[in-house]
Formats: sequence, C-alpha cells, structure tokens
Amino acid sequence: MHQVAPDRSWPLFDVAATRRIEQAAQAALPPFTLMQRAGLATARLALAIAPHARRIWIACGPGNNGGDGLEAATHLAAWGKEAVVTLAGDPAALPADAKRAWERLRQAGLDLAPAPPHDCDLCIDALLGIGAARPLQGGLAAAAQAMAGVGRPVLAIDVPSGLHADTGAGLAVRATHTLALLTLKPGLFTAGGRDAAGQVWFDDLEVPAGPEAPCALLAGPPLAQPRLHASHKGSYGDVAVIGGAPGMAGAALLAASAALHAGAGRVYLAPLDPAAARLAPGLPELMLRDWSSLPLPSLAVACGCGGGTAVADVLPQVLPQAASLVLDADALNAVAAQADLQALLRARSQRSLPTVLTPHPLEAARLLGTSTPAVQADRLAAAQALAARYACVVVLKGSGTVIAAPGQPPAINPTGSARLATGGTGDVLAGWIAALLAHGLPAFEAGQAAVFRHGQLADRWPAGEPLVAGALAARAGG
Ligand SMILES: NC(=O)C1=CN([C@@H]2O[C@H](COP(=O)(O)OP(=O)(O)OC[C@H]3O[C@@H](n4cnc5c(N)ncnc54)[C@H](OP(=O)(O)O)[C@@H]3O)[C@@H](O)[C@H]2O)[C@@H](O)CC1
Ligand SMILES: Nc1ncnc2c1ncn2[C@@H]1O[C@H](COP(=O)(O)OP(=O)(O)O)[C@@H](O)[C@H]1O
Ligand SMILES: [K+]
Repeated sequence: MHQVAPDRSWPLFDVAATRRIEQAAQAALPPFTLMQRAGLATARLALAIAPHARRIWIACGPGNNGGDGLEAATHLAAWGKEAVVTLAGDPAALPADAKRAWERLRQAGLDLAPAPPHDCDLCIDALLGIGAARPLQGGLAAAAQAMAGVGRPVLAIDVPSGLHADTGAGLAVRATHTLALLTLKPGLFTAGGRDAAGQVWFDDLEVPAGPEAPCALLAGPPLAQPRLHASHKGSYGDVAVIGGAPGMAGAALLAASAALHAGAGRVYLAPLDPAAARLAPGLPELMLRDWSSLPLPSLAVACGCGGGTAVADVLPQVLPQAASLVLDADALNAVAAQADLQALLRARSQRSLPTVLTPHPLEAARLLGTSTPAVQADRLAAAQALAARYACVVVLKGSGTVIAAPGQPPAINPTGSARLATGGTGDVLAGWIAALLAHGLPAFEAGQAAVFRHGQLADRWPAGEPLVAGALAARAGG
C-alpha cells in the first residue's frame, strides 16, 4: 500500500481499463482472492487511520464495493473492534464475490445493523465504487447523508461513493481518506475529486497493470533546471508580456514579475494602456516597450494578461511571429470569438512553434463553444478536445489542473489548493510558463513544470501569511 503524494508521478486508469485489469486478474487467481485482498487492505488502513477506534461503521452498498466493506468488517471484528455493518440493498441480490463476503461475515457471528450507529470513531464508505452509475438515491443517499452527519473520519473504499471515477464529477461522499484498489482513477484528482477523496492511498492488490496503457498521469515533480556556471542571461531566453489594458495593468505586471523571478534572462513588459508606461512597476529589471517594437521571433510571449479587448488588435501579429507563446485570459476570449485568430493559432503547430493555452473553465467553455458545467463534467476530455482543436498544449486550470497535448495522455497536477483562488495567480502562472518556454523547455514540459511549482509554492505558503499574487510572483522559481 502506498500513500499517494506529489513526490513521483503515478499512472491513472479509467474504469474501462480497470475492469479489464480486474477481469484478467480474476481469471488468473482463485475466486474471491481480490476481494479478500481488498477487504484486508481496507481493514489495515482503517486501523492505521484510527488505531484507537472502538466502534467502526461500515456502510455497504449493493455491489462488490459493498463486498469489500463486508470483508473488511469481518477482519475488524476479529481484531476486537465493534463493527457496525449496514447494507443498502438486499443480501440475496449481492453479486457472487460480495455474497461470499456476506456469508463469511455471518459465519463470523456478525449480522447487519438495522440503522447507522448514533456515534462511531470511523466510518468506512463501501456504498459504491467504480460501478456508480447514477446519482446516489434512496438507501445509498441516506447512508451517505448519515456519514456526513457523524462528523468522524471517513475511509472510502476505492472511490468516494457517488464520485465518477473517470471525471471527478458527481455529488459524492466526502471522505478524509480513500483507498484506491487495483488502479488509481483520474476522478480522484480533478474536479470534485480532491475534496471528495481526501488523502489517497493505493493498493494494487498484487496485480500489475499489464499491457493496459494509462489514460492519464498524475504529474510528479519536474526535473531541476540547474544553471550552468558558464552561462549568461542570454542562455535563459527573453520573455515579453503583452497585456494590461486600461485599468488592468496589474495583470501584466504580475506575469512579468513571475517570468523574471522564474529565471528568464530578460523580461520585456508591453502594456496595452499607453498611460501604464508612466506607472512605476517597482521592478526596475523590467524593460518597458511598445508591443509593436518587440522582436517577436526571438521571444517567449505571454499574451492576454489583463489585455481587455485591445489584445485582439495585437494577436494578428503575435500569433504568427512569437517564437513561443502563452495565451491567457483576454487573448483566449479573443481567439474564441474570431475564426481568423483561430486559424492563425492552429497554423503555429505546422511551423512547430510552441504554444500553451491557459484557460480557466469559463475560458475553456468559450473556446469549445460549450458551457462551464460541461467542461467541469469531464475536465480531461475538455482539455484534450481543446488541445486537438487548436493543435497546442492546454493547461485547464482549477482544482486538479489538467495539462493536455495532442496525441499523448494528459497529466493532472497534484499540487495547489484553494489558497490560489485569489485574483492574479493565473497571471503569475502565465508568466512562469513563458519563462520556462524561453529557457527552451518543450511546451508540455513547461506547462506541467510551472503548474506543479506554482501549486507547490502555494502548498508551502506559511499558514498565517496571506497568499497574494504579487508575493507569489516574487517567489516564482524559488
Ligand atoms: N470483483 C472483485 O473481486 C473486485 C471488486 N472490487 C471492488 O468492486 C467495486 C466494483 O464493484 P461493482 O462493479 O459491483 O460496482 P459497485 O461500485 O459496487 O456498484 C454497483 C452496484 O451499485 C448499483 N448502483 C450504482 N449506482 C447506483 C445508485 N446511484 N443508486 C443505487 N444503486 C446504484 C448497481 O446497480 P445497477 O446499476 O446494476 O442497477 C450495482 O448493483 C470496485 O470499486 C471495488 O471496490 C475490487 O475490490 C477489486 C476486486
Ligand atoms: N481550488 C483550487 N485548487 C488548485 N488551484 C487553484 C484553485 N483555485 C484556483 N487555482 C489556481 O489559481 C490560478 C487562478 O487562475 P485564474 O482563474 O486565471 O485567475 P486570475 O485570472 O485571477 O489570475 C490557476 O492556476 C488555478 O489553477
Ligand atoms: K466507496
């Protein structure tokens, strides 16, 4: 069993692949072996989470997830715990493996409780796993509600019940811990998955993934980029930030500050507000330029940050010329609205010019011509659809940021938290990615590395210190 931490990358498998892995293992092993392993692993983790627990409520559902719970309950009772077992369903209708777990429970002298306990020290959520097919209803919904009311740690088996294992969508049990079995599923790490799953643990039940290819990766830490002694500012590339229309100069400044602190050799700031040139940015290292005078073919450009509608006039020049490009915020909205800009964007890939789009879910919805809920319902699919449509790398921001590129499995970022949900942190990310592009990282690696470090910086932010974008930018790359 492993604790899933952002110290390495992890392959993720969707439900279809997990079912194939399970079927191959079932065929090769004596019947009931996997459920025995699953139940034992769950019981062991329950003890580790709540070593002094006396009463443990195991809330079982009508399928094999419930069977894992029944098997765990038998172990916990054998180890001296008071196991209170409820079943939202008919024991006679359980699938074969779960029925066997039910028989073992009965043989151990245990029976079902008529209702959840009024109090317990730990809840085990064995209502639904990868078979969750529709929103929780009836007895399952009642059990989930009771679990929330107990106010004790909740250990979810495989998937927090109700959560869609592939997407992280769906109203689900909110667990403090989730023990993923056989495979790690992408839905645990994006959309509602992080909040539902809590700390994720993984047990492969001694079954290798075999020939199955992961549908996505949980990203690990990027490689360090040591700065050679015999290097100079030209070795690290030049960034230009174009944005900051009237009233929004701060966004462009944040991106430029992040690019500077993330290690770009030189950073140009090209505000779209003519008056902004008179502002003292407090960063004398920045070189203020009119955008039309920038040497675009030699620059990594971050375009859009606070760009307002003015950025649409810049894009016909920037899209074909920038050596590498990050499009954020208003630049994305302009692309979403103009077919000519979309064509210029797509044409960049034919010339192998690296491009990264950094939409939040609303911007992604505009680019895809759909709604924000539709994007959030399947963030991996939305990011992949965008990458395919615009032939570039896409960083779909939010809880469990997705990094996608055409023709390869997407990555889900494991770092960051809602402390980043404050104005301007997305501008910081755009500037940070541009700095890595300027250094020569390929677009996917640049996006993945900057997103990981940006989130990690937030995770390590001192608890009592407000996290604001300006301070985040000043520590980029640190
Ligand atoms: N086989 C093995 O040995 C192993 C299995 N493993 C474990 O099994 C889990 C998968 O088991 P599973 O396929 O039985 O699916 P599961 O999640 O229990 O639910 C299916 C049941 O729920 C029902 N149902 C669904 N949604 C519902 C709703 N909203 N409201 C009400 N009912 C609803 C659905 O009914 P139906 O849709 O058919 O009407 C069906 O009866 C997996 O996550 C892992 O924990 C692992 O230990 C590895 C070894
Ligand atoms: N709940 C969250 N968990 C992880 N990251 C988050 C969360 N909320 C926001 N972020 C991150 O904060 C940044 C916000 O970017 P964005 O929405 O563009 O805001 P802004 O335009 O104000 O800069 C993104 O990198 C996003 O992934
Ligand atoms: K569950």
